[in-house]
Amino acid sequence: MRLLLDLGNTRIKWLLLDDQDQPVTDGAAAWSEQLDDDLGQPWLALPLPTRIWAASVVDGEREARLEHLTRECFRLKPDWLRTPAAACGITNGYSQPGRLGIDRFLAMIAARADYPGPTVIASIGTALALDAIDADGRHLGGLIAPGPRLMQQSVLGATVQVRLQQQGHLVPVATNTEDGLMSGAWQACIALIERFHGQIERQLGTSVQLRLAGGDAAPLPAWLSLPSVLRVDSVLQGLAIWSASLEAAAAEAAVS
Ligand SMILES: Nc1ncnc2c1ncn2[C@@H]1O[C@H](COP(=O)(O)OP(=O)(O)O)[C@@H](O)[C@H]1O
Ligand SMILES: CC(C)(COP(=O)(O)O)[C@@H](O)C(=O)NCCC(=O)O
Repeated sequence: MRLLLDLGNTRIKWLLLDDQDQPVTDGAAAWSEQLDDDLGQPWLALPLPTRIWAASVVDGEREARLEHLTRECFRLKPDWLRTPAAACGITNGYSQPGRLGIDRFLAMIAARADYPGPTVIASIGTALALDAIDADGRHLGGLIAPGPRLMQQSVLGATVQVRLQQQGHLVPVATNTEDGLMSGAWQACIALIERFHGQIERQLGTSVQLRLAGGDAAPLPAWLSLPSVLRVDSVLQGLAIWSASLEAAAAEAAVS
């Protein structure tokens, strides 16, 4: 059994896989004071994993906090995966490959496993991360922008009169502050995704699949003017694929 951990800037997502790589159970918890309870309670009820694989875009302090918790719950520490130059059919396009967020690399692995053609991956989490891969799995690069929640928080933090008296809604054209703030943020993300996708289609001269990932991806398909594939859990999916291939390679090396 493998436990997979995705440490994002807002939340930790986890997934337990059985020995046939089938999902057993999963969960998520926000970074907060009660994180140890939010993760520890469900984890103490799990069957013991034989290995823990983790991907992180947070700091060493938060990684150490997770490591302490996995030792307490499972007597195991995670194997931390770091962004490689190439793995599982994806070639990292960064001039300094290690600086690409591992969540973005894993989402590309997942995308390629599902579809072998050129793809744009839009990951909508704390940040909006955009990445493009061509038909050979070469990462062409990407963009980083604030995610829709961060955009709204930044406007609230930097203004006086933008204040919320009720829940906003995503609408085409807003006639109140709440809807204006929410719709402006979401539509900015939608417009950037469409612009980036169009740019990559022109660059490659072919049609490109659009894949949506991340905790805030679900509302987007209804608003986009192009078809998309929704896989919110792409990072964990990529982590499952890469960790399985690392375990298989290690087992083969042990036999020979
Ligand atoms: N069950 C949930 N609890 C908290 N946030 C959720 C949940 N489901 C979706 N979200 C959304 O997911 C967003 C974070 O997305 P996520 O991909 O987890 O980000 P990150 O990887 O940056 O931590 C939050 O802003 C929130 O709007
Ligand atoms: C772009 C990100 C902040 C997205 O993180 P997330 O919103 O999923 O928490 C993360 O992938 C990251 O910290 N990347 C490092 C810089 C880069 O990818 O260029």
